[in-house]
Amino acid sequence: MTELIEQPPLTLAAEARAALGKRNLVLIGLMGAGKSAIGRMSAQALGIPFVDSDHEIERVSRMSIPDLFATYGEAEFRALETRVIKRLLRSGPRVVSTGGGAYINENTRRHIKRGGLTVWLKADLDVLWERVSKRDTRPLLKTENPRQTLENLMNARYPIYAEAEVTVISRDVRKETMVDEVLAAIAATRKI
Ligand SMILES: Nc1ncnc2c1ncn2[C@@H]1O[C@H](COP(=O)(O)OP(=O)(O)OP(=O)(O)O)[C@@H](O)[C@H]1O
Ligand SMILES: O=C(O)C1=C[C@@H](O)[C@@H](O)[C@H](O)C1
Ligand SMILES: [Mg+2]
Repeated sequence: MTELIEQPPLTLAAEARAALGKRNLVLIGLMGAGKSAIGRMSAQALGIPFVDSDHEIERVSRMSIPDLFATYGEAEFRALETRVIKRLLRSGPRVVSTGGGAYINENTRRHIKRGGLTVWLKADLDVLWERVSKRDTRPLLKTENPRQTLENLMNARYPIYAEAEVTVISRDVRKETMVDEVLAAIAATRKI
């Protein structure tokens, strides 16, 4: 007689991990969307390494991002960002949190699309502004009207971020809630 052994249900993290397989999880979105914070916590839940492209760029260049922009300009920064992200994607699975402009660069976007499952953390202007206005370290927001600049970036970038496989609305809820929503969205990609 064969005995039917019931399997316990998989946890959300285990379901998401299974759906991810060997792919990287790549977080994209505007400054302040929570890519670094939610990315780190998601990696912990999934039991895979976490890397942040902005931090990695600062590590390899031994310069801060504002200094890189000031010394070499945005075009050079983007070229370095492409190279760093291409390398970070090489050994998955990992969670790779990207800088806000990474996915907007055509070259970088091509590598990201090849290298992982992309999740867009989409937030509205008030949420982003509330978060980014606390620190003035973002070179692109050093303008006369940084809130308007942020809105302009939203208008220009949101149609491109929308190419991500998965979108999760980033808002003022507990970070743990955001992580659960990211994991649920990843798990759901296997059920479609
Ligand atoms: N759900 C949340 N609730 C409250 N605060 C949050 C939430 N998610 C992120 N934050 C906070 O908002 C700030 C910006 O988040 P974070 O640095 O992760 O954004 P980011 O998308 O990585 O931005 P950047 O592109 O500038 O690196 C941080 O102080 C972070 O702790
Ligand atoms: O939105 C952007 O273009 C940027 C976001 C940050 O993460 C940094 O990568 C840099 O400040 C540029
Ligand atoms: Mg970040």
